[in-house]
Amino acid sequence: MRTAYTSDQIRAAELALMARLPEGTLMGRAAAGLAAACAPVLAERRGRVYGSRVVLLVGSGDNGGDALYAGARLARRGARVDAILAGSRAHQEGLAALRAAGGRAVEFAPGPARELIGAADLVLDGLVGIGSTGALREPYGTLAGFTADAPGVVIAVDVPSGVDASSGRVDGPVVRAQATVTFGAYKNGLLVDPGASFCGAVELVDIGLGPYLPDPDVAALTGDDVADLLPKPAPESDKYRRGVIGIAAGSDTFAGAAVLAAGGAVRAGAGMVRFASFEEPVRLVRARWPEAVTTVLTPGAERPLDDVGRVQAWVVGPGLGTGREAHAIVREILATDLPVLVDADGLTHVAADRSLLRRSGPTLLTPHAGELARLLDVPRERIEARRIEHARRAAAELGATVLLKGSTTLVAEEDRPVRVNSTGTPWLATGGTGDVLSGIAGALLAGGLNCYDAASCAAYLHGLAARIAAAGPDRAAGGSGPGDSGPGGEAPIAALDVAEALPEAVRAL
Ligand SMILES: NC(=O)C1=CN([C@@H]2O[C@H](COP(=O)(O)OP(=O)(O)OC[C@H]3O[C@@H](n4cnc5c(N)ncnc54)[C@H](OP(=O)(O)O)[C@@H]3O)[C@@H](O)[C@H]2O)[C@@H](O)CC1
Ligand SMILES: Nc1ncnc2c1ncn2[C@@H]1O[C@H](COP(=O)(O)OP(=O)(O)O)[C@@H](O)[C@H]1O
Ligand SMILES: [K+]
Repeated sequence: MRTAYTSDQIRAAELALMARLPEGTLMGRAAAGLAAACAPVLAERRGRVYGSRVVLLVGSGDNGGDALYAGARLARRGARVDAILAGSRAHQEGLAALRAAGGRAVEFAPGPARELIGAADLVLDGLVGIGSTGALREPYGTLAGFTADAPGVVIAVDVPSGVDASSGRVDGPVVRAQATVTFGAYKNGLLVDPGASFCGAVELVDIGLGPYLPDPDVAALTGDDVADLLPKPAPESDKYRRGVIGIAAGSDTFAGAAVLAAGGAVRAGAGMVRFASFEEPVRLVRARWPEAVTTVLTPGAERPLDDVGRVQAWVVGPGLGTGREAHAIVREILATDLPVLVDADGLTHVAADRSLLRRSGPTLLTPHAGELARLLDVPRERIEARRIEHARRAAAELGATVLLKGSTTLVAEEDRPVRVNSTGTPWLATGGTGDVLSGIAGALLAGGLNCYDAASCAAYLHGLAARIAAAGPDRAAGGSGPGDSGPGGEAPIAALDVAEALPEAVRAL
């Protein structure tokens, strides 16, 4: 499990640790780790550190102090190091160390700053770290802008300046780093978008904070965690014990969603898929997934699901429609005490009538930002800017587990760390992939996982399967770390390709 924390949590842990150590120890450890991470970058560009050019962007706080001390270390190894001092003050001991090592420091001025950055092999962003508040002020914003055109490598110190460490919010100018060297522990904003997309590869430097950290605010499952959680068949298994998932999806207008949701469930290892819907989606599902047991629902029936047979969990909503008949199906499923995943059109019914969510069984809602906007009556942009906050709020207000889809997917449940998943690829941004996700999560619910684990394992497998599908059969992609989510070397995928790649994703765990 990778864990992450808010700025306040990190600061409290640092204070507790610092109280037991001589002054400056932690910054010393941070700067040593930072310089160690920079040296190979310079060696790769220049053959060695000696003679390379490094520019430090230095703010007024300790983040600038880290950059100055790391710069001093690189200067001692023969790099030409120039610090651009952007704040009203700079870390005095750090500055003295840099000068003593032969580095130089100048106050910010636009022309010279642009020139220095333009000639640097490496730019270290030490403008602000966890002490940042609000959008970057001037001249920090201008400097962040200059880094966008930097020909050298940009490495962020602790957090890319402009990314809010606690929330991942980006509100104005921001440094886009190729790598981020972070100290003590991951910060939420390094794992959650939009912040995560500015971090590049994240390297964690141990400064001894571990024993002082509280329960995490955010957590990310690793492949090993998912492998441990996934239900596996045993000799005594049969299809019923492995879990029967009921899926109510599709309509005569949106029949394809049914095939995709059913495909996600079949390929994610459901013991059995019972599919119940209108005539056209049932016909399509039968044709594509003969292993599903299908039922055509009687329009207008008082209890439309009576003939479906027993299931251990339900998925309701993808492509189901927003009309009266669909409403009756959603209502009847939510009236059971089984685990129910509500997606897509199902969410529209729930947004119009929240009382549907007053139920005895567990509920998993799987909105994208637009759907969550309707559920919470909050503008979509606000949700996208503050994803952790809104996923949490939805879980609390709606009394459900909430999986918020997006480039990084969040799973929120009351009193638990928000789980973040970044195994996906931007190629997932194509119609129907969300329907596949609902089928996967449904199969895991039916297999006995609780909503929180089913949702986070499903997001992990869905993202990994998409990468594998996009990379092609000969290049199974395993990368799943933050900042490791670019589409390089990958090709377009269709939603059904994601379902088909699920077995490979499970094998790759
Ligand atoms: N604590 C520890 O043990 C360790 C901490 N470590 C390091 O310290 C970092 C935290 O240092 P920190 O607390 O000094 O805050 P930091 O992020 O440098 O910035 C604060 C200053 O920036 C300014 N400012 C704020 N917002 C701004 C904005 N939007 N736009 C422009 N300016 C803004 C504001 O200054 P002002 O404007 O008031 O002059 C404020 O005072 C942490 O990320 C890690 O790198 C490591 O060495 C390991 C040990
Ligand atoms: N840029 C992106 N990077 C990674 N994953 C993405 C990106 N955009 C969308 N996704 C994922 O693709 C899926 C889209 O689901 P959804 O929005 O419900 O679309 P649909 O309704 O067409 O199926 C979600 O799992 C989401 O997390
Ligand atoms: K920074």
